[in-house]
Amino acid sequence: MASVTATYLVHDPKGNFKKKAEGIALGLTVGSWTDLPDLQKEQLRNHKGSVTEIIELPEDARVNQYFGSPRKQALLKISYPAANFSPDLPAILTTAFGKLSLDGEVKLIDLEFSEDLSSAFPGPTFGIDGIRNQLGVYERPLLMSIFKAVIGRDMDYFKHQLREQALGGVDLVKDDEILFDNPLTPFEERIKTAKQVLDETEEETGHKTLYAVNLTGRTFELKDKAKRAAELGASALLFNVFAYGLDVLQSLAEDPEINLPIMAHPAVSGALTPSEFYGISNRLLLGKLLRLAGADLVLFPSPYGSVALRKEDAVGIAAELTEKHAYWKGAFPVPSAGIHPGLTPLLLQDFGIDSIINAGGGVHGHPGGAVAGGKAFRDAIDGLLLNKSLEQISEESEPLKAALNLWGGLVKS
Ligand SMILES: CSCCC(=O)C(=O)COP(=O)(O)O
Ligand SMILES: [Mg+2]
Repeated sequence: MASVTATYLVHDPKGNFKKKAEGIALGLTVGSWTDLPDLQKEQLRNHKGSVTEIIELPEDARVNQYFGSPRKQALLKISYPAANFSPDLPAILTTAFGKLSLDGEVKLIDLEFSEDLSSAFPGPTFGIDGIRNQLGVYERPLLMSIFKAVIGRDMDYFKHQLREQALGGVDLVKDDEILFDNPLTPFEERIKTAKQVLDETEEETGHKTLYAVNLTGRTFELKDKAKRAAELGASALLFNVFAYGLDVLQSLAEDPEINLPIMAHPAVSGALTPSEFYGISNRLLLGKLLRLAGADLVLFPSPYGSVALRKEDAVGIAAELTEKHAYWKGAFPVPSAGIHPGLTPLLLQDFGIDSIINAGGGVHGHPGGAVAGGKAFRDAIDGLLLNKSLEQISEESEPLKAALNLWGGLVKS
């Protein structure tokens, strides 16, 4: 039977988890059960939530300290029949974690979709392979950089920054998520200018660079704006999905007239994920749900930059995005925030080749400017893939040496 199975982390002083789990399973589906007459039980049987597993976890001193008294903890698995909801994320999230999200310390860890329900979701349209095909780059992590300090600047500045980043050898350049439509750098102008600049740099160097424009504005205007972006030659869309909703992302991904890779930004997701006791796990929200809703690339805080996630969470997100799946293409993990070339070995070790190294300040803040900033990363990536150490690479790469001296790494000058 088609269903969604939710896994919750719960705490209880007495460890009465069976009662708690039954209460959730019934409360979120048919309500009371044991007191119903047999005929009504029969009618409601296909709608009743069922407890499929209870996994008791070891007691944890930190947890007891948080609550101020001893607590037992467990993972509860509860299955909700698809007969109760339409096959869309708003209905599924409201069923599995609607009212329940407000009911004390309960964290939603995972949602497992039965196979027929999985097939109702699009997954990435382009995915890792589609983006690699656009760039013609297959054997290394991609390099992305971010426009920085563009607010209050005009199109000349935008043009200059874009050209520098592309000449540095980056594969993708994205708008910063805080750049909205504005008179100095309007949406359509950015797309047209970017196309012209990137065509020129490709002509000069042979290296192709994609530009992801920030798709912003009122929800019901987004589709028209995205179609216009596609007509004008944008190569990808950046989207602040958690300011809008996962279903908005899905609608954009499913529209054949838009047909551009979508890069999901994690802005606002930190309001839902960081607590150990409340909210939604990073792995589920930024990994599985973004992939099934159609994100082709997903940004999330790396474990070692300026806005860090726990390593287990960051690696878990990447696993959800890239694991083989019967219906969904893989999406690119983009560990981000405070990334500089000295972190390249860690990024490669933890996220592998099918990931994107993404830096704003780590490219623009290079002492030699953004061209050198891009080259420092590219040299680091290429050298590490030849099994050289950063120190060895920096002996042949002035840009990398300067970056490591500024931000740290393995080299002393
Ligand atoms: C928190 S993940 C998104 C990172 C981001 O939006 C960004 O602008 C990172 O910039 P940085 O200068 O830290 O590379
Ligand atoms: Mg940003």
